Amino acid sequence: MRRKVAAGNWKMFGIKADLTEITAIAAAADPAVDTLICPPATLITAAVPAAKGTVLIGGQDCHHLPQGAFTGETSAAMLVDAGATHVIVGHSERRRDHLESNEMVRAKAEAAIEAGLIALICVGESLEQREAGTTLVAIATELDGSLPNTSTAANTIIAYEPIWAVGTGHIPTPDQIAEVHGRIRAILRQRLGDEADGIRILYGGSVKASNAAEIFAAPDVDGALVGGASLKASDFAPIIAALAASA
Ligand SMILES: O=C(CO)COP(=O)(O)O
Repeated sequence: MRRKVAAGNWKMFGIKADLTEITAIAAAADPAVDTLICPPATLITAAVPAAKGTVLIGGQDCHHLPQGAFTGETSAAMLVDAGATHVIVGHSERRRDHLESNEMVRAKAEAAIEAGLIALICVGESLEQREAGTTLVAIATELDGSLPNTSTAANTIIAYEPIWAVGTGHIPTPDQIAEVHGRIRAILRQRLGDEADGIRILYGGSVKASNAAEIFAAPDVDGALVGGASLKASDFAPIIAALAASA
C-alpha cells in the first residue's frame, strides 16, 4: 500500500510573513497522508519549525555536485542541512528556463538521493506532444532518461505534470491521467523490478479543491503536486482532505 502525498510547490512565491500558512497547513495535515511543502530556498530553515513536525519541507531544485564554485546554486547537502527531506528535480519550468536535460535531471536526482533526500522527479508532455498523440512516447523518454538506477520506493517519487496543465486551469481527463500513470508504472517496473510497485506517482497541473476528488479517484494516482493552490492553507487544506478521503 503506497502512502499518499499532498505536495505543494511554492515556486518563487513566499516571504517570512507567509510562514503562518505553513503552520495553518500543519494544523490541517492528516496523519493518513504525507503533506509536503517546498517553499523557496530562503524559507526552508524557518519553514521547518513552522511546520510543527506534521508537514515535511522540501527544496525546489538542487545542484548535481556536492559543492563548488557555482554562484547562486544550492547543493542537496545544503538542503538537508537546512532541514529539507525532499527536493523537486526536473520541474518543467526548470527544464524550460534552465535548459535542464534528462541527463542533468538524473544527475540531480542521484545527488539528492546520495545526500539522503527523497527526489521528486517531474515529467510531462507539451501541448504539441499531446496533440500529436506522442504523449506516452515523450513520457517514456523523459522518465527513462531522468530516473537514477539507485531509485527505490523510499527515495524517489514521480510527478506527472503535463506542461499544458501547469497554471492554466486545464486538466487531463481522469482516463488520460490514469493512462500516463500506468505507463509510468510500467517503465518503473522495467527499470526497477518489484521496487517499482512502492514508488508514489503524483499528478500535478491545476489541481484545485474543486477537481481534487475526481483526480484522486483515478487509478495509480498517489497524490498531487500542487502549485498555486498550495500557497494558502484555505486552498490546500481541502485538497489534503480529499486525498485523505481517497486513502
Ligand atoms: O507546476 C505545478 C506544481 O509543481 C502545478 O502548478 P499549478 O498547480 O499552479 O498548476
